Amino acid sequence: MTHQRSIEDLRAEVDQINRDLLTLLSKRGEVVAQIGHAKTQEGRPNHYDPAREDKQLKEIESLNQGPFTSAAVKAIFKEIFKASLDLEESNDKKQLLVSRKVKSEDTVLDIDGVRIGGDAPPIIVAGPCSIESEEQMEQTAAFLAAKGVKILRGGAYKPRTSPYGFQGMGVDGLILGSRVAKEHGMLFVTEVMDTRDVEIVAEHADILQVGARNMHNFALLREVGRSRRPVLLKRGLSATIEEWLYAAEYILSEGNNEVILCERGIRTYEKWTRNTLDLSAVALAKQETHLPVIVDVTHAAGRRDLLIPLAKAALAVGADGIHVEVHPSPATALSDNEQQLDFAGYDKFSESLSSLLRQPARV
Ligand SMILES: C=C(O[C@@H]1C=C(C(=O)O)C=C[C@H]1O)C(=O)O
Repeated sequence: MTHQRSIEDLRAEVDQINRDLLTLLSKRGEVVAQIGHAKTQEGRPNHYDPAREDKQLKEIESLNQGPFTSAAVKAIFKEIFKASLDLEESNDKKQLLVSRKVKSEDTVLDIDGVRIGGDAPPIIVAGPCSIESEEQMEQTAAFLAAKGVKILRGGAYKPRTSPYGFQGMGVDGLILGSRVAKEHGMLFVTEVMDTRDVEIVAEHADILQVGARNMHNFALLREVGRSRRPVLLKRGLSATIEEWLYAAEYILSEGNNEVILCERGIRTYEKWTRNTLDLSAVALAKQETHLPVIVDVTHAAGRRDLLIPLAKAALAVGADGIHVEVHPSPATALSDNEQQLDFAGYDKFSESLSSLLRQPARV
């Protein structure tokens, strides 16, 4: 009988090989990091070098004598290249202004005494989808102010899917919304869709909203970045978290640090909800950035019966506030009449959340 080594003995050898591989990997990582640094100093915008990777893979393939197939060995080395590139880039890529690596403490906005983010209790942003009439705004603001809501929303410029849908009251809506908010001691947030309107909207609004459909409008992002108003930045319909945070970076890079991120659901294959609320995006945005993050539950679900559970979930993952649409008579609203809450609905909604709204978000 040939002598057979025991499994234990063989495993001890594998353990030693692992240690040797790790030592070599770490050594490789250090060299690669130096290459990355040199590339940054040379001002090379791209660290990824597919031709160099290809050359290495070809050499590895020609040297491979088994027992692993060349495909298997190449896949392993491709993973090593990927990790090396990540290492290079995380060491050397420009640190984003939105990142917690640049600013570790939470950004807390203080807009005329209304605090948002950090240790402030979660805020509610509420109001109708569109500003429609004096009576509608007056009734809504009076009701919400009496319930302690500090931020009134209402759209004067509406990004409607159809060009024939109600497009909003424009400047008249801005004037009306800001006056009514002021009369009730509230802040006024409204959407701006066009770079040409930033100045006039900033004149009337306390917070500028960049809507989901405009999250990729880089000219608009730069323009609101130059205005001195806080910005509520909604996540795009199909935007990745990275794209959303880069959109915020556009605003910060122009010198405006007062950005509130707003997750509003993303487009998926799901049909029972209008959008799919991405709670991991909320948790990640809180973790990766120092900015306040709120959740628009109205658009996230597109249906009233999910607003309470989704708002609870949002607060549980650390949201700094909830955005919800409220209308005196949702059935006759000029937009979004499927999803806005009436006053009784809002009462039920806020009562269900009352204990969560008293405490700052803690995860
Ligand atoms: C280290 C480099 O940067 C990246 C990482 C590589 C690697 O790990 O070998 C190869 C090419 C680049 O994608 C390099 O350019 O040499």
